[in-house]
Amino acid sequence: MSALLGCIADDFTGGTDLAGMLVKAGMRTVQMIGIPQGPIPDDVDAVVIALKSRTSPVTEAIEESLAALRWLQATGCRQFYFKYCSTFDSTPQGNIGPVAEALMDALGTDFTIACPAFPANGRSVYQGYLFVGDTLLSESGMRNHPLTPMTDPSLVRVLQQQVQRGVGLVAESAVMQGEQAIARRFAELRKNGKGFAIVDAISDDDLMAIGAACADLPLVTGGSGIALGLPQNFRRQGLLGDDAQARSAASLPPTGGLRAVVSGSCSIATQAQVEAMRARHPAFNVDPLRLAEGDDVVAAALDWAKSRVTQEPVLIYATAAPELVREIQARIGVERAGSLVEEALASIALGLVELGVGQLIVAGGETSGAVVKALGIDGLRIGPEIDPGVPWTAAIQNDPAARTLALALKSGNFGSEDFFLKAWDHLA
Ligand SMILES: Nc1ncnc2c1ncn2[C@@H]1O[C@H](COP(=O)(O)OP(=O)(O)O)[C@@H](O)[C@H]1O
Ligand SMILES: O=C(O)[C@@H](O)C(=O)COP(=O)(O)O
Repeated sequence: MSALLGCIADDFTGGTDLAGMLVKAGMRTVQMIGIPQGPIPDDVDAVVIALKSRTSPVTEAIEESLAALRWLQATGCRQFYFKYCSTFDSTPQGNIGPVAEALMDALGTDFTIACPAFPANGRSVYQGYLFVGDTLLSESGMRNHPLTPMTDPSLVRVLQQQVQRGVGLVAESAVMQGEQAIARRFAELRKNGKGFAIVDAISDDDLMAIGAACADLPLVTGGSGIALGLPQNFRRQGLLGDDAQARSAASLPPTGGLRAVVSGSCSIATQAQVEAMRARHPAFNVDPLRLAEGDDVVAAALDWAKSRVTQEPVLIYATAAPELVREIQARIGVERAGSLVEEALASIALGLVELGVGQLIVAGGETSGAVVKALGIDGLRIGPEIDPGVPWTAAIQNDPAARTLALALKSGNFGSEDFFLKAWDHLA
């Protein structure tokens, strides 16, 4: 049987977050890195194609997303999912809105939802305003994000700036009444010519009701939370079996090898995780200004790591506080700082694997994208969850000579303070 749900994620950590959620909700899921070039496992209910399109130029993001959609359509998927960040990471140019509209056009549909809520990770939407924990998005650490600073918490306003179609709201007062009330509100918005509904959600019960109301939408857009409510639709139609099968798939073969963390995320959660790891294990700082001067920081980092990584887990990080990031960006430019750090960390990750690292944590969405591409990984099998939204995965590599590699791609703002210390305990 072919996959039921075809997903396009705008970054790699987001892809594993979504794939992990689908596995938890009972769908056998594989995450592919970019559009698959070869065959994919045939015993899957959902396919997540992870792109690195969150911050790429709009036209590129659209082109890649449409190519991914065509691939998913060709494999026979019945419903499609566009996954973006639970903090709605984007700029006034996009890429969330323009990509969603291009997917709608390609699927011939005039209506979809946009719901980044992920209550288990503190992302809730109320009256169309996005909260991170008890703080409005615009007052959270996201206001200082190096690439996509989020300074407006109103999702209706933010999305409306990015799209041609009208954006409306399905408020919590309707969501809490359940599937039928939500579906009625969808119909009302549609009648009023709206193409998008921002949907409030403050609990997993809300996500389940929203999922049920989306059963007939060709396209759903959101964070990973909304995925919780979709498998039940396929189950109701008799298309999806017992979820025990999927849950048992969330175990990985034993992986050995040395342990390392590579961090390019400057998010608040990562900053605390870096501090916690620095207090216990050796750590090497990658300085973007040295990279800009042309110093061979990659060689220095690997030379530093060589003797230490055989003894204990090591951390190599560019993570810095917002004031320092701003200073660096002012000196060498936002994009240049981002790409220099990403390229350096990707080369370092490759070097670490060559040194024998077999269990690697990467922090940061853009950073993970760069690392996974450098490692030449084709796909990821989803394993046990470390913290909500972050599972261990096993790299699928078409190269038969490649060694088994366990990877955890950690979204910047996910995970507890001791994430880098405790993650290893979840591996066999
Ligand atoms: N010290 C630094 N100064 C400037 N930019 C940095 C620094 N450290 C990391 N970056 C860049 O910031 C961006 C962080 O994005 P990302 O990896 O997606 O993390 P997150 O998941 O926290 O958003 C990357 O492009 C990274 O290269
Ligand atoms: O939805 C989320 O928050 C994550 O899955 C995600 O996409 C995070 O992106 P990064 O913070 O860039 O890792």
